[in-house]
Amino acid sequence: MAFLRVNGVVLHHEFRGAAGKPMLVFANSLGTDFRIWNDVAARLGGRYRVLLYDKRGHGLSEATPAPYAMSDHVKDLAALLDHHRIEKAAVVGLSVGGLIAQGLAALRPDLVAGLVLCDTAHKIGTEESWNTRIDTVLEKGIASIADGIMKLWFTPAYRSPDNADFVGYLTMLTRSPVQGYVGTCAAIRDADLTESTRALKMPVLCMVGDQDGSTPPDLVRSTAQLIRGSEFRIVAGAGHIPCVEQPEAVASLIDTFLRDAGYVKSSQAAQSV
Ligand SMILES: O=C(O)CC1=CCC(=O)O1
Repeated sequence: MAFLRVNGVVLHHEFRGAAGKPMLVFANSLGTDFRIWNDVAARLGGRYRVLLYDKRGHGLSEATPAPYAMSDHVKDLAALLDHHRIEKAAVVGLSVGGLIAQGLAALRPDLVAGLVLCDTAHKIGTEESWNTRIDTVLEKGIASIADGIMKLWFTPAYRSPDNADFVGYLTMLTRSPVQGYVGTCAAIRDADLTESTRALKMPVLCMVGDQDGSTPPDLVRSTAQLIRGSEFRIVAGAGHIPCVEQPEAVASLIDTFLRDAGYVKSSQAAQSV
């Protein structure tokens, strides 16, 4: 566990996995922290050097006052990588984390060897839907929307009060800092990455849970169709957060994609963070 001030904000982050192996960076979704990647990172840590971080306003990272811009999140991640002298990484992003990953690939293609875009799109939601959510959270708190959000995140089978993991992720959401949450809602509202994502040149895998209620398969497919040569996969038995519900399938898709893209062999010797 480490803290670092970059770009005017303190970011919480952690390196795991094997030193000297290819870098794999994970970016999490709205209302979650980097622990959503624990089960995937554990499966990949023997073959990759893993960097997990909490974006601003989430987890143990500082919650600067709302609103945020997507460029704030993108520049934070670029600064974190630059600080640690990471010259090349495969970047895995879930939902808003996928928007951050797309933004980083457009701003700093030198840093990004490949992208894994999970349950995300070039544009998520509408101005109206995000403004309604921001107003509701400011007025009534995050707990007031939590039941509805859980239906987007997880399948009916997972959403049982008897499932301790489900209760844990519900708690993760409701304990999110309000400024971080609504600040990031504003960043998503204002982000339309259609043109910059269309221009991406690196290998890209898009994946989505078959029961994702937030960025459904057809939306994620439309993002994959924007990017020449990208791959598209559907993860069975998952909602919006397949890394929690189906970590084995997600880890296997990431590993196979990065091996097929030649990332594992070509960069193995290059990074020793
Ligand atoms: O609405 C949600 O919580 C799902 C979501 C949309 C963007 C994101 O990061 O998560």
